[in-house]
Amino acid sequence: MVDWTEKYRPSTLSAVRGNDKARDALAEWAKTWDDHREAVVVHGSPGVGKTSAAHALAADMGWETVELNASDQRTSDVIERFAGRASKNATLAGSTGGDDTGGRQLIVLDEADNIHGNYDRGGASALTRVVKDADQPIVLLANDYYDMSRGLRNACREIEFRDVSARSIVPVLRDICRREDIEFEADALDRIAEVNDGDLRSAVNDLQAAAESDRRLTVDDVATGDRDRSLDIFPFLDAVLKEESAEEAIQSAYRVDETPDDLTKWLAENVTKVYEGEELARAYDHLADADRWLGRVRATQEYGYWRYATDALAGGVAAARDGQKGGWTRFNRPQFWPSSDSTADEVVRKVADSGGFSMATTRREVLPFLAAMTHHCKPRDLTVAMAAYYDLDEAAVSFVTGSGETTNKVESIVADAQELREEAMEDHSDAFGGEYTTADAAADDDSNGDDSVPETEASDDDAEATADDADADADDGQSGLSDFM
Ligand SMILES: Nc1ncnc2c1ncn2[C@@H]1O[C@H](COP(=O)(O)OP(=O)(O)OP(=O)(O)O)[C@@H](O)[C@H]1O
Repeated sequence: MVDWTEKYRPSTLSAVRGNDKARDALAEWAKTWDDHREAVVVHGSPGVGKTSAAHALAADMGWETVELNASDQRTSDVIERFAGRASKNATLAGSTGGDDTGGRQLIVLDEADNIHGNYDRGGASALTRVVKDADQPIVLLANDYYDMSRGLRNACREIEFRDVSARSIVPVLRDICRREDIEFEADALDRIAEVNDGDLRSAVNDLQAAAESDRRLTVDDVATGDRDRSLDIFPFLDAVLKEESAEEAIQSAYRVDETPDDLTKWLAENVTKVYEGEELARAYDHLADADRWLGRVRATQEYGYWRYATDALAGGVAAARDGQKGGWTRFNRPQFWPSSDSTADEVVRKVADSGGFSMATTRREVLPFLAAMTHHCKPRDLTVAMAAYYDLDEAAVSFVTGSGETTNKVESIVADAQELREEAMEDHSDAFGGEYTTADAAADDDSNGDDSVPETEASDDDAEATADDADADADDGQSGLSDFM
Protein backbone atom coordinates (compact mmCIF):
# COMPACT_ATOMS: atom_id res chain seq x y z
CA MET A 1 0.00 0.00 0.00
CA VAL A 2 1.39 3.37 -0.98
CA ASP A 3 1.15 5.94 1.74
CA TRP A 4 -0.74 8.90 0.33
CA THR A 5 1.16 11.35 2.49
CA GLU A 6 4.26 10.22 0.61
CA LYS A 7 2.63 9.91 -2.78
CA TYR A 8 1.23 13.44 -2.55
CA ARG A 9 4.10 15.06 -0.76
CA PRO A 10 4.53 18.47 -2.42
CA SER A 11 7.49 18.38 -4.77
CA THR A 12 7.66 22.10 -5.29
CA LEU A 13 7.15 24.93 -2.80
CA SER A 14 4.12 26.21 -4.64
CA ALA A 15 2.32 22.97 -3.72
CA VAL A 16 2.84 23.56 -0.01
CA ARG A 17 -0.52 24.86 1.14
CA GLY A 18 -1.80 27.09 3.85
CA ASN A 19 1.38 28.93 4.82
CA ASP A 20 1.97 31.28 1.94
CA LYS A 21 3.90 33.88 3.88
CA ALA A 22 6.21 31.38 5.52
CA ARG A 23 6.71 29.68 2.18
CA ASP A 24 7.70 32.93 0.50
CA ALA A 25 10.05 33.79 3.36
CA LEU A 26 11.72 30.42 2.95
CA ALA A 27 12.18 30.88 -0.79
CA GLU A 28 13.61 34.33 -0.16
CA TRP A 29 16.01 32.95 2.45
CA ALA A 30 17.31 30.40 -0.04
CA LYS A 31 17.66 32.79 -2.96
CA THR A 32 19.69 35.22 -0.91
CA TRP A 33 21.68 32.63 1.01
CA ASP A 34 24.99 33.53 -0.59
CA ASP A 35 24.62 37.03 0.78
CA HIS A 36 23.61 36.29 4.37
CA ARG A 37 24.78 32.71 4.96
CA GLU A 38 22.42 32.24 7.85
CA ALA A 39 20.74 28.99 8.83
CA VAL A 40 16.97 29.04 9.23
CA VAL A 41 14.66 27.39 11.75
CA VAL A 42 11.32 26.29 10.38
CA HIS A 43 9.03 25.52 13.28
CA GLY A 44 5.41 24.55 13.81
CA SER A 45 3.11 21.70 14.79
CA PRO A 46 3.48 18.19 13.37
CA GLY A 47 2.05 17.59 9.92
CA VAL A 48 1.90 21.17 8.69
CA GLY A 49 4.45 20.67 5.94
CA LYS A 50 7.78 21.76 7.38
CA THR A 51 9.78 18.80 6.15
CA SER A 52 8.00 18.86 2.81
CA ALA A 53 8.72 22.56 2.42
CA ALA A 54 12.43 22.06 3.07
CA HIS A 55 12.73 19.32 0.46
CA ALA A 56 10.51 21.13 -2.03
CA LEU A 57 12.66 24.21 -1.61
CA ALA A 58 15.78 22.22 -2.42
CA ALA A 59 14.10 20.80 -5.50
CA ASP A 60 13.07 24.27 -6.65
CA MET A 61 16.60 25.55 -6.13
CA GLY A 62 18.21 22.53 -7.81
CA TRP A 63 19.98 21.66 -4.58
CA GLU A 64 20.55 18.23 -3.17
CA THR A 65 19.41 17.54 0.35
CA VAL A 66 21.06 15.82 3.24
CA GLU A 67 18.82 14.94 6.11
CA LEU A 68 20.35 14.62 9.56
CA ASN A 69 18.95 14.36 13.01
CA ALA A 70 19.93 17.15 15.35
CA SER A 71 19.28 15.03 18.39
CA ASP A 72 21.98 12.58 17.32
CA GLN A 73 25.24 13.63 18.97
CA ARG A 74 27.30 12.65 15.95
CA THR A 75 25.49 15.09 13.74
CA SER A 76 27.65 18.06 14.62
CA ASP A 77 30.77 16.10 13.65
CA VAL A 78 29.24 15.20 10.33
CA ILE A 79 28.36 18.80 9.59
CA GLU A 80 31.73 19.99 10.82
CA ARG A 81 33.54 17.60 8.55
CA PHE A 82 31.65 18.42 5.42
CA ALA A 83 30.25 21.86 5.80
CA GLY A 84 32.40 23.41 8.49
CA ARG A 85 34.70 26.32 7.78
CA ALA A 86 37.74 24.08 8.07
CA SER A 87 36.55 21.94 5.23
CA LYS A 88 35.86 24.57 2.63
CA ASN A 89 38.04 22.60 0.36
CA ALA A 90 38.26 19.84 -2.15
CA THR A 91 35.46 17.69 -0.81
CA LEU A 92 32.67 20.05 -1.53
CA ALA A 93 34.16 22.41 -4.03
CA GLY A 94 35.53 19.61 -6.16
CA SER A 95 32.45 17.54 -6.34
CA THR A 96 29.76 20.15 -6.46
CA GLY A 97 31.40 23.10 -8.08
CA GLY A 98 30.65 22.53 -11.69
CA ASP A 99 27.57 20.37 -11.75
CA ASP A 100 24.04 21.40 -12.41
CA THR A 101 22.73 21.12 -8.87
CA GLY A 102 23.53 24.72 -8.19
CA GLY A 103 26.51 23.46 -6.24
CA ARG A 104 24.70 23.40 -2.95
CA GLN A 105 23.51 20.81 -0.55
CA LEU A 106 20.73 21.77 1.76
CA ILE A 107 21.27 20.26 5.18
CA VAL A 108 17.90 19.48 6.75
CA LEU A 109 18.35 19.10 10.47
CA ASP A 110 15.35 17.48 12.06
CA GLU A 111 14.43 17.57 15.76
CA ALA A 112 16.31 20.75 16.52
CA ASP A 113 14.12 21.16 19.60
CA ASN A 114 15.06 17.77 20.95
CA ILE A 115 18.74 17.93 21.71
CA HIS A 116 18.58 18.35 25.46
CA GLY A 117 19.31 15.27 27.38
CA ASN A 118 21.14 13.79 24.43
CA TYR A 119 23.92 16.32 24.59
CA ASP A 120 26.07 17.67 27.33
CA ARG A 121 26.48 21.41 27.42
CA GLY A 122 29.65 21.33 25.32
CA GLY A 123 28.00 19.16 22.68
CA ALA A 124 25.04 21.48 22.38
CA SER A 125 27.19 24.54 21.91
CA ALA A 126 29.35 22.67 19.39
CA LEU A 127 26.21 22.06 17.37
CA THR A 128 25.29 25.72 17.61
CA ARG A 129 28.75 26.64 16.41
CA VAL A 130 28.74 24.38 13.38
CA VAL A 131 25.28 25.60 12.45
CA LYS A 132 26.52 29.17 12.63
CA ASP A 133 29.66 28.52 10.63
CA ALA A 134 28.43 26.01 8.12
CA ASP A 135 29.40 26.49 4.56
CA GLN A 136 26.14 25.08 3.23
CA PRO A 137 22.56 26.23 3.80
CA ILE A 138 20.90 24.56 6.78
CA VAL A 139 17.21 24.29 7.59
CA LEU A 140 16.51 23.27 11.17
CA LEU A 141 13.11 21.74 11.85
CA ALA A 142 11.38 22.00 15.19
CA ASN A 143 7.93 21.56 16.64
CA ASP A 144 8.52 23.87 19.53
CA TYR A 145 10.73 26.88 18.91
CA TYR A 146 11.18 27.67 22.58
CA ASP A 147 12.39 24.16 23.33
CA MET A 148 15.47 25.04 21.31
CA SER A 149 18.42 26.42 23.19
CA ARG A 150 18.72 30.16 23.13
CA GLY A 151 22.12 29.88 21.49
CA LEU A 152 20.77 27.84 18.64
CA ARG A 153 17.79 30.15 18.22
CA ASN A 154 20.03 33.18 18.08
CA ALA A 155 22.21 31.55 15.45
CA CYS A 156 19.32 31.23 13.01
CA ARG A 157 16.68 33.09 11.13
CA GLU A 158 13.16 32.06 12.19
CA ILE A 159 10.16 31.05 10.10
CA GLU A 160 6.94 29.83 11.66
CA PHE A 161 4.57 27.39 9.97
CA ARG A 162 1.08 27.79 11.39
CA ASP A 163 -1.50 25.06 11.71
CA VAL A 164 -3.12 24.57 8.33
CA SER A 165 -6.68 25.86 8.42
CA ALA A 166 -9.56 23.59 7.43
CA ARG A 167 -10.11 25.97 4.52
CA SER A 168 -6.64 25.17 3.19
CA ILE A 169 -6.87 21.46 3.96
CA VAL A 170 -10.02 20.85 1.90
CA PRO A 171 -8.49 21.69 -1.51
CA VAL A 172 -5.57 19.33 -0.82
CA LEU A 173 -8.00 16.51 -0.03
CA ARG A 174 -10.14 17.34 -3.06
CA ASP A 175 -7.12 17.26 -5.29
CA ILE A 176 -6.09 13.85 -3.99
CA CYS A 177 -9.63 12.49 -4.55
CA ARG A 178 -9.54 13.66 -8.15
CA ARG A 179 -6.16 12.14 -8.79
CA GLU A 180 -7.20 8.88 -7.15
CA ASP A 181 -10.50 8.88 -9.00
CA ILE A 182 -12.50 8.84 -5.81
CA GLU A 183 -16.11 9.97 -5.76
CA PHE A 184 -16.75 12.12 -2.70
CA GLU A 185 -19.36 14.08 -0.81
CA ALA A 186 -18.10 17.58 -0.18
CA ASP A 187 -19.28 17.45 3.44
CA ALA A 188 -17.08 14.44 4.07
CA LEU A 189 -13.98 16.40 3.08
CA ASP A 190 -15.05 19.30 5.28
CA ARG A 191 -15.44 16.98 8.18
CA ILE A 192 -12.03 15.36 7.75
CA ALA A 193 -10.49 18.81 7.54
CA GLU A 194 -12.25 19.96 10.70
CA VAL A 195 -11.54 17.01 12.94
CA ASN A 196 -7.87 17.08 12.05
CA ASP A 197 -7.52 20.53 13.38
CA GLY A 198 -4.56 22.02 11.59
CA ASP A 199 -2.69 18.79 10.88
CA LEU A 200 -2.62 18.14 7.14
CA ARG A 201 -0.72 14.90 7.41
CA SER A 202 -3.33 13.29 9.62
CA ALA A 203 -6.09 14.64 7.37
CA VAL A 204 -4.50 12.87 4.39
CA ASN A 205 -4.12 9.70 6.45
CA ASP A 206 -7.78 9.83 7.41
CA LEU A 207 -8.80 10.35 3.82
CA GLN A 208 -6.83 7.30 2.76
CA ALA A 209 -8.26 5.17 5.55
CA ALA A 210 -11.83 6.17 4.73
CA ALA A 211 -11.76 6.16 0.93
CA GLU A 212 -9.09 3.88 -0.41
CA SER A 213 -10.88 0.55 -0.46
CA ASP A 214 -14.25 1.39 -2.02
CA ARG A 215 -13.13 4.51 -3.92
CA ARG A 216 -16.14 6.42 -2.60
CA LEU A 217 -16.30 8.77 0.31
CA THR A 218 -19.49 9.67 2.15
CA VAL A 219 -20.08 11.54 5.37
CA ASP A 220 -20.87 8.22 7.02
CA ASP A 221 -17.45 6.81 6.15
CA VAL A 222 -15.85 9.69 7.92
CA ALA A 223 -18.01 9.41 11.01
CA THR A 224 -16.96 5.77 11.39
CA GLY A 225 -13.33 6.63 10.82
CA ASP A 226 -13.60 8.79 13.88
CA ARG A 227 -13.81 5.77 16.11
CA ASP A 228 -10.23 4.84 15.35
CA ARG A 229 -9.03 8.11 16.70
CA SER A 230 -6.93 7.93 19.81
CA LEU A 231 -8.57 8.56 23.12
CA ASP A 232 -7.33 10.63 26.04
CA ILE A 233 -7.07 9.12 29.45
CA PHE A 234 -9.90 11.10 31.10
CA PRO A 235 -12.60 10.21 28.57
CA PHE A 236 -11.31 6.65 28.86
CA LEU A 237 -11.84 6.65 32.63
CA ASP A 238 -15.36 8.01 32.14
CA ALA A 239 -16.03 5.36 29.52
CA VAL A 240 -14.96 2.44 31.72
CA LEU A 241 -16.18 3.67 35.09
CA LYS A 242 -19.48 5.19 33.99
CA GLU A 243 -20.71 4.59 30.50
CA GLU A 244 -19.60 1.73 28.35
CA SER A 245 -20.33 -1.98 28.15
CA ALA A 246 -17.46 -4.39 28.72
CA GLU A 247 -16.98 -4.85 25.02
CA GLU A 248 -16.96 -1.14 24.23
CA ALA A 249 -14.59 -0.47 27.12
CA ILE A 250 -12.08 -2.98 25.73
CA GLN A 251 -12.20 -1.26 22.34
CA SER A 252 -11.67 2.08 24.06
CA ALA A 253 -8.67 0.73 25.95
CA TYR A 254 -6.97 -0.06 22.65
CA ARG A 255 -7.40 3.52 21.56
CA VAL A 256 -5.60 5.03 24.54
CA ASP A 257 -1.94 5.67 24.04
CA GLU A 258 -0.85 4.23 27.40
CA THR A 259 0.54 0.86 28.45
CA PRO A 260 -1.85 -1.60 30.12
CA ASP A 261 0.35 -1.14 33.21
CA ASP A 262 -0.41 2.54 33.28
CA LEU A 263 -4.09 2.04 32.51
CA THR A 264 -4.30 -0.32 35.48
CA LYS A 265 -2.70 2.30 37.71
CA TRP A 266 -5.10 4.99 36.49
CA LEU A 267 -8.12 2.81 37.14
CA ALA A 268 -6.92 1.58 40.54
CA GLU A 269 -6.31 5.16 41.58
CA ASN A 270 -9.75 6.39 40.54
CA VAL A 271 -12.21 3.53 40.84
CA THR A 272 -13.20 4.45 44.41
CA LYS A 273 -14.38 7.84 43.22
CA VAL A 274 -17.12 6.23 41.21
CA TYR A 275 -17.81 2.69 42.46
CA GLU A 276 -18.97 1.58 45.88
CA GLY A 277 -19.76 -1.60 47.83
CA GLU A 278 -20.04 -4.81 45.85
CA GLU A 279 -19.19 -3.28 42.51
CA LEU A 280 -15.99 -1.88 43.97
CA ALA A 281 -15.01 -5.32 45.31
CA ARG A 282 -15.66 -6.86 41.90
CA ALA A 283 -13.66 -4.14 40.16
CA TYR A 284 -10.68 -4.75 42.43
CA ASP A 285 -10.79 -8.45 41.56
CA HIS A 286 -10.50 -7.58 37.90
CA LEU A 287 -7.67 -5.11 38.48
CA ALA A 288 -5.82 -7.80 40.45
CA ASP A 289 -6.38 -10.14 37.56
CA ALA A 290 -4.96 -7.55 35.13
CA ASP A 291 -1.96 -7.17 37.37
CA ARG A 292 -1.28 -10.89 37.29
CA TRP A 293 -1.24 -10.87 33.52
CA LEU A 294 1.11 -7.90 33.52
CA GLY A 295 3.46 -9.74 35.87
CA ARG A 296 3.43 -12.62 33.45
CA VAL A 297 4.31 -10.31 30.57
CA ARG A 298 7.27 -8.96 32.51
CA ALA A 299 8.47 -12.44 33.37
CA THR A 300 8.10 -13.98 29.94
CA GLN A 301 8.12 -11.13 27.43
CA GLU A 302 4.99 -12.69 26.00
CA TYR A 303 3.17 -9.59 24.86
CA GLY A 304 0.20 -11.65 23.83
CA TYR A 305 -0.81 -11.56 27.49
CA TRP A 306 -1.39 -7.83 27.24
CA ARG A 307 -4.66 -8.66 25.60
CA TYR A 308 -5.86 -10.49 28.72
CA ALA A 309 -4.68 -7.69 30.93
CA THR A 310 -6.69 -5.28 28.81
CA ASP A 311 -9.75 -7.52 28.90
CA ALA A 312 -9.57 -7.54 32.69
CA LEU A 313 -8.76 -3.92 33.33
CA ALA A 314 -11.26 -2.44 30.89
CA GLY A 315 -13.87 -5.12 30.22
CA GLY A 316 -13.82 -6.56 33.75
CA VAL A 317 -13.98 -3.21 35.50
CA ALA A 318 -16.77 -1.97 33.22
CA ALA A 319 -18.74 -5.21 33.77
CA ALA A 320 -18.34 -4.85 37.55
CA ARG A 321 -20.44 -1.69 37.47
CA ASP A 322 -24.17 -1.71 38.29
CA GLY A 323 -25.68 0.14 35.32
CA GLN A 324 -24.48 3.50 34.06
CA LYS A 325 -23.29 6.48 36.05
CA GLY A 326 -23.40 10.19 35.40
CA GLY A 327 -21.85 13.36 36.71
CA TRP A 328 -18.39 14.81 36.55
CA THR A 329 -15.46 13.38 38.49
CA ARG A 330 -12.16 14.94 39.33
CA PHE A 331 -9.79 12.09 38.47
CA ASN A 332 -6.37 11.83 40.10
CA ARG A 333 -3.13 11.14 38.36
CA PRO A 334 -1.59 8.01 39.92
CA GLN A 335 1.98 7.73 41.12
CA PHE A 336 4.21 6.21 38.51
CA TRP A 337 7.10 4.61 40.35
CA PRO A 338 10.14 3.95 38.27
CA SER A 339 10.30 0.24 37.69
CA SER A 340 11.41 -2.32 35.20
CA ASP A 341 8.68 -0.88 32.99
CA SER A 342 10.77 2.16 32.26
CA THR A 343 12.93 0.06 29.94
CA ALA A 344 9.82 -1.18 28.20
CA ASP A 345 8.54 2.35 27.78
CA GLU A 346 11.86 3.54 26.45
CA VAL A 347 11.99 0.73 23.89
CA VAL A 348 8.42 1.34 22.82
CA ARG A 349 9.13 5.02 22.36
CA LYS A 350 12.24 4.41 20.24
CA VAL A 351 10.59 1.85 18.02
CA ALA A 352 7.48 4.00 17.66
CA ASP A 353 9.59 7.01 16.70
CA SER A 354 11.70 5.21 14.13
CA GLY A 355 8.83 3.30 12.63
CA GLY A 356 6.31 6.09 12.59
CA PHE A 357 3.91 3.86 14.53
CA SER A 358 1.77 4.99 17.42
CA MET A 359 2.88 3.86 20.86
CA ALA A 360 -0.18 1.65 21.06
CA THR A 361 0.51 -0.12 17.76
CA THR A 362 4.14 -0.55 18.70
CA ARG A 363 3.17 -2.23 21.94
CA ARG A 364 0.46 -4.40 20.48
CA GLU A 365 1.98 -5.40 17.18
CA VAL A 366 5.55 -4.34 16.56
CA LEU A 367 7.27 -5.24 19.81
CA PRO A 368 5.90 -8.77 20.03
CA PHE A 369 7.09 -9.25 16.47
CA LEU A 370 10.61 -8.01 17.23
CA ALA A 371 10.66 -10.16 20.35
CA ALA A 372 9.73 -13.26 18.39
CA MET A 373 12.29 -12.50 15.69
CA THR A 374 15.16 -12.12 18.13
CA HIS A 375 14.17 -14.53 20.87
CA HIS A 376 17.20 -15.16 23.09
CA CYS A 377 19.28 -13.08 20.68
CA LYS A 378 18.88 -15.57 17.84
CA PRO A 379 19.65 -15.11 15.02
CA ARG A 380 22.51 -12.95 16.20
CA ASP A 381 22.98 -10.81 13.08
CA LEU A 382 19.32 -9.90 13.09
CA THR A 383 19.55 -8.97 16.76
CA VAL A 384 22.58 -6.78 16.04
CA ALA A 385 20.73 -5.16 13.15
CA MET A 386 17.75 -4.46 15.35
CA ALA A 387 19.91 -2.97 18.11
CA ALA A 388 21.66 -0.79 15.53
CA TYR A 389 18.54 0.33 13.78
CA TYR A 390 16.65 1.29 16.92
CA ASP A 391 19.77 2.35 18.82
CA LEU A 392 19.06 0.03 21.75
CA ASP A 393 21.27 -0.26 24.81
CA GLU A 394 22.00 -3.44 26.81
CA ALA A 395 18.93 -3.18 29.02
CA ALA A 396 16.73 -2.67 26.00
CA VAL A 397 18.22 -5.61 24.08
CA SER A 398 17.84 -7.92 27.11
CA PHE A 399 14.29 -6.76 27.44
CA VAL A 400 13.25 -7.30 23.83
CA THR A 401 15.00 -10.63 23.37
CA GLY A 402 13.95 -11.95 26.76
CA SER A 403 17.52 -12.92 27.51
CA GLY A 404 17.29 -11.87 31.13
CA GLU A 405 19.87 -9.69 32.81
CA THR A 406 22.63 -8.19 30.74
CA THR A 407 25.04 -10.88 29.68
CA ASN A 408 28.29 -10.89 27.71
CA LYS A 409 26.28 -11.97 24.73
CA VAL A 410 24.09 -8.89 24.97
CA GLU A 411 27.09 -6.63 25.53
CA SER A 412 28.84 -7.90 22.44
CA ILE A 413 25.67 -7.47 20.41
CA VAL A 414 25.34 -3.86 21.49
CA ALA A 415 29.02 -3.22 20.74
CA ASP A 416 28.65 -4.63 17.23
CA ALA A 417 25.50 -2.61 16.74
CA GLN A 418 27.31 0.56 17.71
CA GLU A 419 29.99 -0.20 15.14
CA LEU A 420 27.37 -0.77 12.47
CA ARG A 421 25.75 2.56 13.24
CA GLU A 422 29.07 4.32 12.95
CA GLU A 423 29.80 2.65 9.64
CA ALA A 424 26.39 3.61 8.34
CA MET A 425 27.00 7.18 9.39
CA GLU A 426 30.37 7.21 7.61
CA ASP A 427 29.00 5.70 4.44
CA HIS A 428 26.35 8.30 4.22
CA SER A 429 28.72 11.08 5.06
CA ASP A 430 31.01 10.15 2.19
CA ALA A 431 28.22 10.92 -0.14
CA PHE A 432 28.40 14.53 0.86
CA GLY A 433 30.96 14.50 -1.89
CA GLY A 434 28.18 14.51 -4.42
CA GLU A 435 26.40 11.22 -4.76
CA TYR A 436 24.39 11.64 -1.64
CA THR A 437 20.70 11.72 -2.31
CA THR A 438 17.75 12.67 -0.27
CA ALA A 439 16.71 9.07 0.03
CA ASP A 440 20.12 8.02 1.29
CA ALA A 441 20.02 10.76 3.77
CA ALA A 442 16.79 9.56 5.21
CA ALA A 443 18.55 6.39 6.24
CA ASP A 444 20.87 8.36 8.49
CA ASP A 445 18.02 9.54 10.48
CA ASP A 446 16.94 6.72 12.67
CA SER A 447 14.61 8.61 14.90
CA ASN A 448 12.81 10.66 12.38
CA GLY A 449 9.66 8.68 12.59
CA ASP A 450 7.32 10.93 10.79
CA ASP A 451 8.26 10.80 7.21
CA SER A 452 10.63 7.92 6.82
CA VAL A 453 8.68 4.87 7.71
CA PRO A 454 11.22 2.08 7.50
CA GLU A 455 10.91 -0.50 4.82
CA THR A 456 10.96 -3.22 7.42
CA GLU A 457 7.34 -3.16 8.37
CA ALA A 458 7.73 -4.95 11.63
CA SER A 459 4.06 -5.63 11.78
CA ASP A 460 4.21 -7.32 8.42
CA ASP A 461 3.45 -11.00 8.71
CA ASP A 462 5.94 -11.96 6.13
CA ALA A 463 9.37 -11.55 7.66
CA GLU A 464 10.93 -13.67 4.94
CA ALA A 465 9.88 -11.35 2.22
CA THR A 466 11.25 -8.40 4.12
CA ALA A 467 14.63 -10.04 4.43
CA ASP A 468 14.64 -11.06 0.79
CA ASP A 469 13.90 -7.55 -0.23
CA ALA A 470 16.99 -6.25 1.50
CA ASP A 471 18.94 -5.75 -1.70
CA ALA A 472 16.08 -4.12 -3.43
CA ASP A 473 15.75 -1.77 -0.48
CA ALA A 474 19.29 -0.64 -0.86
CA ASP A 475 18.69 0.14 -4.50
CA ASP A 476 15.56 2.03 -3.70
CA GLY A 477 17.48 4.14 -1.30
CA GLN A 478 14.83 3.38 1.30
CA SER A 479 15.94 3.11 4.87
CA GLY A 480 15.21 0.18 7.10
CA LEU A 481 16.41 -2.53 9.40
CA SER A 482 17.80 -4.33 6.39
CA ASP A 483 20.35 -1.53 5.93
CA PHE A 484 22.15 -2.99 8.90
CA MET A 485 22.24 -6.56 7.70
N1 LIG B 1 1.22 22.49 3.82
C1 LIG B 1 1.07 21.31 3.17
N2 LIG B 1 0.72 21.27 1.88
C2 LIG B 1 0.57 20.10 1.24
N3 LIG B 1 0.72 18.90 1.84
C3 LIG B 1 1.05 18.86 3.14
C4 LIG B 1 1.25 20.07 3.85
N4 LIG B 1 1.55 19.76 5.11
C5 LIG B 1 1.56 18.43 5.20
N5 LIG B 1 1.25 17.87 4.01
C6 LIG B 1 1.09 16.44 3.78
O1 LIG B 1 1.46 15.81 4.98
C7 LIG B 1 2.66 15.06 4.82
C8 LIG B 1 3.56 15.29 6.01
O2 LIG B 1 4.01 16.60 6.05
P1 LIG B 1 5.45 16.98 6.59
O3 LIG B 1 6.24 15.75 6.90
O4 LIG B 1 6.05 17.95 5.69
O5 LIG B 1 5.03 17.66 7.94
P2 LIG B 1 5.95 18.28 9.07
O6 LIG B 1 5.40 19.60 9.39
O7 LIG B 1 7.37 18.20 8.68
O8 LIG B 1 5.65 17.31 10.27
P3 LIG B 1 6.61 16.79 11.46
O9 LIG B 1 6.90 17.97 12.33
O10 LIG B 1 5.76 15.78 12.15
O11 LIG B 1 7.81 16.20 10.79
C9 LIG B 1 3.23 15.51 3.50
O12 LIG B 1 3.90 14.46 2.89
C10 LIG B 1 2.01 15.91 2.71
O13 LIG B 1 1.41 14.78 2.15
